[in-house]
Amino acid sequence: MSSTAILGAGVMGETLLSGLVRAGRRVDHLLVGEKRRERAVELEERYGVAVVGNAEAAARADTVAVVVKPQDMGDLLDEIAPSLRAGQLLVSLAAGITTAFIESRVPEGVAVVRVMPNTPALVDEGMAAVSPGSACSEAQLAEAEELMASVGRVVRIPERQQDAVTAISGSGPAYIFFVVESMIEAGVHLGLPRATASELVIQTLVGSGKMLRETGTHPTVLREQVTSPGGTTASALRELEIHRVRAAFLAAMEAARDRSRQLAEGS
Ligand SMILES: NC(=O)C1=CN([C@@H]2O[C@H](COP(=O)(O)OP(=O)(O)OC[C@H]3O[C@@H](n4cnc5c(N)ncnc54)[C@H](O)[C@@H]3O)[C@@H](O)[C@H]2O)C=CC1
Ligand SMILES: O=C(O)[C@@H]1CCC=N1
Repeated sequence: MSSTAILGAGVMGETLLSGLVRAGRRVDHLLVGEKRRERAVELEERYGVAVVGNAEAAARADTVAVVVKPQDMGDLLDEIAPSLRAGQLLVSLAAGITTAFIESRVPEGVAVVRVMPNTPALVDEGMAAVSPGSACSEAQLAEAEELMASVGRVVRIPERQQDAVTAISGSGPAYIFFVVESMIEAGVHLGLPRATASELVIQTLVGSGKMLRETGTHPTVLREQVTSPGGTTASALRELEIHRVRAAFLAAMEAARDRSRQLAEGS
């Protein structure tokens, strides 16, 4: 079986690591590179995984997943480049960073795949979008897809769509949690105990998500089914329109897309 190295084991690196372990990947086929010593010790204790230097991990693994902040990517690639060889697969999970940027810093023949994952991967409900670089074979792209499929769904997209995907599904969980927080606070304002408000909102979210997935019905139709003429929902939705919530979502996601583009330029 092939070995995988995860370089950078913060929120997303650990999410991938834990998913691979849950999916039955043998721990002795996994390697981690992590700069913070206390974090490295934590991961060794939690998963029994070997945490080694980045260069060693990159040299020993068939697939190298780089999961550091976009701003740290240049230094990390410069550090591991001498250890990489043609034929290896390098999977980047960093927002904004292009395959062309990575290819310019690693040896020729290293196959690069750009991935935008999201944190629900922690519960095997992730959404990942993958795009191949210029030296990536179909088999190597399939391998990257398989890596991400161990923690959720995967779609293939042209790389030019990656900044938009980052704005929608990469950052998406944060918008949903923001809505959940807002609804719980509203429930508390309306006099509900916090625990009751939390349970009501979370189950409403999970139930609505399940309905979208399982019925395949368009969200507009599902919303209309809840909106009785002259009823409570119509009153609430009118307020959301008055407060320009739909426009705010559009502006927010355009800002996220633009920020992803800026990260590619190193700012
Ligand atoms: N958190 C999220 O929801 C998502 C994050 N991403 C991407 O994943 C990447 C990582 O993000 P997070 O996990 O949230 O950040 P994080 O800050 O939690 O984790 C980054 C980890 O990399 C380590 N690190 C930094 N430089 C290193 C080096 N040279 N060698 C080894 N380890 C090093 C840090 O100590 C830290 O543990 C980013 O590029 C981000 O754009 C993508 C989609 C979603
Ligand atoms: O906020 C960020 O930059 C990262 C990328 C997508 C989600 N988190």
